[in-house]
Amino acid sequence: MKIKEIKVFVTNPGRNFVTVKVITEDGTYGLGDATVNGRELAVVTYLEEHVVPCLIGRDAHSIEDIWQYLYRGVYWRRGAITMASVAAIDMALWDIKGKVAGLPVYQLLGGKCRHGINLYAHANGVDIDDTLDKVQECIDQGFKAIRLQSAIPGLKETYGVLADKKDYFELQGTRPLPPEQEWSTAKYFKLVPELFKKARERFGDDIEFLHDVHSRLTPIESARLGKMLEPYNLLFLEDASMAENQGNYKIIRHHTSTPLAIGETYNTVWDCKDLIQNQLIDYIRVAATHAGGITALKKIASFADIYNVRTAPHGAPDLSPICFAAHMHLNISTTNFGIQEFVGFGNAQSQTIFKHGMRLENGMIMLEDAPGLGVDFDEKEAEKYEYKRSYLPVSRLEDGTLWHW
Ligand SMILES: O=NC(=O)[C@@H](O)[C@H](O)[C@H](O)CO
Ligand SMILES: [Co+2]
Repeated sequence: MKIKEIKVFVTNPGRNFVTVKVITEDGTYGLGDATVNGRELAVVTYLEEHVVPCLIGRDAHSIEDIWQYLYRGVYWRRGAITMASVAAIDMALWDIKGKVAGLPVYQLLGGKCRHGINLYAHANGVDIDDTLDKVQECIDQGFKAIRLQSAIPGLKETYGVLADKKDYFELQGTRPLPPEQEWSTAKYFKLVPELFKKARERFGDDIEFLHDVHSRLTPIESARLGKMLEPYNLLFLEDASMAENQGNYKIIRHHTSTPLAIGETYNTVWDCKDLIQNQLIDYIRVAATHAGGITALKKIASFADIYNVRTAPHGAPDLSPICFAAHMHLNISTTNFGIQEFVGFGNAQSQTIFKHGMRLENGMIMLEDAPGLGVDFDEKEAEKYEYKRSYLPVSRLEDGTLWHW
């Protein structure tokens, strides 16, 4: 089944998405997500200029060989741009294989281990009370696990929340330059333990709470925060410290029993191998788009299973519904799946472009049995929303030092 054509699309229905369409000689096509927030065109060029020419004429069924060809076959391995390109091709080939077999991709990955996929939703507030009101909204929508993020008194903006009550996610597609947000670890420490104390007082113990530090603390600060949060029994504390130094987590792990999660910025198993095999984390959060696709995530999950590490795939709005669908097929067929981040299926415009049958039911995703990944891409609709350069924010300490966003 030869690959005849590969098309790459960039569309901005409120934020940029990069979509790959692999078309075989008999017209069967598969879709993949190649979105790297703020660097989208780098991936487009990598694909069109350096990947597509090598794949035309190859057998679309040879998923493993093509993965190795794109990974080992390039001297400059790893990195967000390279691995998003490998990932998008990989997702598209799994999509094709499912369509040819007439089976949903999860059936090719071993079939269902569970009837539905547990999610965690986001509660982002401008202060503690607003955040707790957002938690109540999530509970009313049926979510059993909720990530709490609050603006920090005294700081203009911070991760996940903008002072004008708009969640930064909604503004993601309209940032011609990186907005500069403030950070103060001292102010953050005054807020977070209080946030979870109040949350437990108001909602009790039966709801799962999570929190994302977004890599802003040094290891000993993360250790301190982890200890302070132990009474509130978080499902996990995410990105407690910067991801590049896996050694950071030896320090954190030594001091706290708060479960730790990391991985949304990782591109290969090598980025997290030591964390997993030394059991320094409890959840690995790699995303199909950023860590090499379904083939790679399946291998990372199997490796993690040996060390009691569960998966909690990244599910931010900068991943398209194609990536989200790939996660659903992985999550439903992976024994050590833990939980899936969910921030909705995108705005109304993006839902005219990415069409799928995934259903949200009582805080879970129920997968229908469409062959392949079960998502379609409307090229005509996509053309209506031109690419617009847009960036993620950057973070500075109050003295101006550039910090981890
Ligand atoms: O856990 N989720 C996250 O940290 C995300 O919301 C990231 O900030 C965005 O994907 C960056 O584009
Ligand atoms: Co995160």
